[in-house]
Amino acid sequence: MGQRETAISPSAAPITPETGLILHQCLRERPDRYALFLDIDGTLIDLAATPDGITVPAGLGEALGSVSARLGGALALVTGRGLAYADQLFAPQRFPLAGLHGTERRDAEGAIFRADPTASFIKAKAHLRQSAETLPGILIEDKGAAIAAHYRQAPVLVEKLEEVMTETLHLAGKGYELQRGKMVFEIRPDMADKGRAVEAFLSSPPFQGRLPITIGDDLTDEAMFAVANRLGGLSIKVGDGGAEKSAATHQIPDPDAVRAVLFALAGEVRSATGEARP
Ligand SMILES: O=P(O)(O)OC[C@H]1O[C@H](O[C@H]2O[C@H](CO)[C@@H](O)[C@H](O)[C@H]2O)[C@H](O)[C@@H](O)[C@@H]1O
Repeated sequence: MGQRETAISPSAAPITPETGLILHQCLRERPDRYALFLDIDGTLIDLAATPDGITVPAGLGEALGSVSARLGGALALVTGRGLAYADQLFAPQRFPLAGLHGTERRDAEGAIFRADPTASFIKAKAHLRQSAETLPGILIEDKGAAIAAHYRQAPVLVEKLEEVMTETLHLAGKGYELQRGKMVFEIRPDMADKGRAVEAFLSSPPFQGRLPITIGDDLTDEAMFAVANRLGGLSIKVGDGGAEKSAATHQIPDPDAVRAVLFALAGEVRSATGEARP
C-alpha cells in the first residue's frame, strides 16, 4: 500500500501561473458554483515505479478535506484505483469516490454502486496471471472487477504484453474492454467510464447544479474532460501528455502545481474558520 509522509510539510510551491490561478480563483470566489473531480495517480500524487511505491504528501488528505468543506462537499475522487485502496491513501478523510475508472462508485450519502466480476473474467484473470509468469518485470495488479498489467519495469515487453492482454480480453468475453494508461494495460467492465461517473455524481446533491472542474493526467481522464467541456465547466490536463492529444481546455504542469492550489485554498479556509493547521 502507498506510503504516507509523516512530517507536516504542505507544499510551499507557488501557484503556477494561468491555469493554477484560474483554478484557485474559481474555487475561492465561487465555491457554490463549482464541483471538483480529481484523479489520483499523476494528478494528486506523483507517479512512482510501482503501484504501491507512491507517497502521499503530508497534509494532502487534510487539505482535500478543507477544500471539500469549502465546496459544500462537492469534491470527488475519480480514479483507476479500487475504492478501498483510494480510501486508505487519505484516511481518516473520506470523499465521494469513483474507483476502477468508474466501475464502482460511492456517492456523497455513502451509497455504493459496483459490478461483480463475471465467471469468464475470473478465468481470464487466471490466464493473465499465468502468462505474466513468463514475462519478467510485468507486474499484475488484480483489483477485483478490473485487472492491470504494468510494464514500467519492462518497457521492452510492451508489444508482447499487448498480445497477452488482447487474448485475456477475448477470454473475458462480452462486457469488458481494454484501457490503456501510463505504462499499463487494464481490462475493466465497458459499461462505465470516468465521464459517466462524473455525470452520476452531478445528478445528486451536493454536486447537482454545479459546473464540473475535472483534473487528470491520463487517457482514462479524457471521458471526464469531455463531460466538463460539454457542460461548460473546466477541464485540466496535468502535464503535456507527450504525443497524446487531449480534449482538456487547460493544462497544468504537474501534481505539485495541482497541490499548490489545494494547499493554498486549504490554508485560506483554515484562516477564515480560525482552524489550526493540522
Ligand atoms: O486514475 P488514476 O488515479 O490516475 O489511476 C490510474 C492507475 O494508477 C496506477 O498506475 C499508475 O501509477 C503507478 C504509481 O505511480 C505507476 O507505477 C503506473 O505506471 C501508472 O500506470 C494504478 O496502479 C492503476 O491501478 C490505476 O488504474
